[in-house]
Amino acid sequence: ISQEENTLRELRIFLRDICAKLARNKQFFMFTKPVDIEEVPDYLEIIKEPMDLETVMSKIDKHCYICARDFLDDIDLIVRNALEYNPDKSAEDKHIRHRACSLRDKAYAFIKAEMDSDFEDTCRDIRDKR
Ligand SMILES: COC(=O)[C@H](Cc1ccco1)c1ccncc1
Repeated sequence: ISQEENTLRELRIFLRDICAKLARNKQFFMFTKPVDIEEVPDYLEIIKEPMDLETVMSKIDKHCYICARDFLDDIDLIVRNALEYNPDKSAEDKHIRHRACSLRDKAYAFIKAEMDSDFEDTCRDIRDKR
């Protein structure tokens, strides 16, 4: 099949590996599934676009991401939501904000360590001409 499809398949394999590593990390358990609206009834009044690692994994399989940047935009959304919903001086809010920042840093570090920048450039070219 087309060279472009080969590239995007390789991107999906790569993103699944990174997403799985993030989801395996016990530190990030609160980011692995959607926030439970029964537990947190006001969540959707404050957070307009919920995101979590399970949803990111299903988006990979639905070919939603054409480059690593698109994937990192959803990771950044998980982080932003956690910072916005948990803004207080309390120890538990500080804790989840710290974990959210750690999730972002780990995701960016995995991409940088394991992704060839030429490969990402190729993916960006595919995205930009679609
Ligand atoms: C991304 O997760 C969250 O924003 C929820 C918000 C939340 C508040 C009460 C229940 O859940 C969270 C979960 C675990 N520990 C802290 C906060």
